[in-house]
Amino acid sequence: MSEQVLSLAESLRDRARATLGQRNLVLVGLMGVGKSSIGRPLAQELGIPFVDTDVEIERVSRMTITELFAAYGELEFRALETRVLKRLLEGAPRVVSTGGGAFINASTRQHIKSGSLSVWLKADLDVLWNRVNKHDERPLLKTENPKQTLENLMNARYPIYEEADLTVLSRNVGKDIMVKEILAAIVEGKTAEGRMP
Ligand SMILES: Nc1ncnc2c1ncn2[C@@H]1O[C@H](COP(=O)(O)OP(=O)(O)OP(=O)(O)O)[C@@H](O)[C@H]1O
Ligand SMILES: O=C(O)C1=C[C@@H](O)[C@@H](O)[C@H](O)C1
Ligand SMILES: [Mg+2]
Repeated sequence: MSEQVLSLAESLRDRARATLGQRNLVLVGLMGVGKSSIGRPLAQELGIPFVDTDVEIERVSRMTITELFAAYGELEFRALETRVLKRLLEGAPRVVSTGGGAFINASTRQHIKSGSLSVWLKADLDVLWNRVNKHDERPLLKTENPKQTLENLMNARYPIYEEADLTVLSRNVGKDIMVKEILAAIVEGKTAEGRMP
């Protein structure tokens, strides 16, 4: 990389870091959109810690998400998710990758909105489906027609994810490109559609 390109990348990172300040950067969006896999390199680039609510839930409960759903049901899982996320948000500034349903809970959403910068990673159905159908560990998709279920979730949830401060389109491009686009969105303060948050 030339020195000029390197210094442009550094400047984008530094400006994004300054815009974030002491707030958390919270990634929200549907299953498979890339919250977990983009969150870690994004945190590394910003020089702040990374946490993932699903991973933390599994750590504290010593159960997998699938086991939690099976043993206690979705409602109990949501209650645990809310508690875990509220605690994780206390460690700002961090990059926090959430589970797909976390932002949908009104109380959790309010909590995120009160002291974090939220980014909705958005993707179309085929991108998501091609990613999630390779693994079958997501309990909400254990239905007769999981692609239809995913589409129903999109229809129900997209108007709510839209409340996030920023929107970035997730596509099948390198993770470094996704990281750069998120940094640019933070600096520009614009949604993918060019609307100011
Ligand atoms: N930009 C990308 N290009 C190609 N593949 C990607 C991209 N982002 C994520 N993936 C792949 O998609 C899959 C799902 O990603 P990931 O687990 O990060 O999603 P998630 O949003 O955390 O989902 P969940 O809500 O279920 O935790 C992974 O296999 C990951 O490698
Ligand atoms: O979209 C959802 O509701 C979920 C997404 C995953 O991250 C997990 O939190 C769990 O499988 C539920
Ligand atoms: Mg994840």
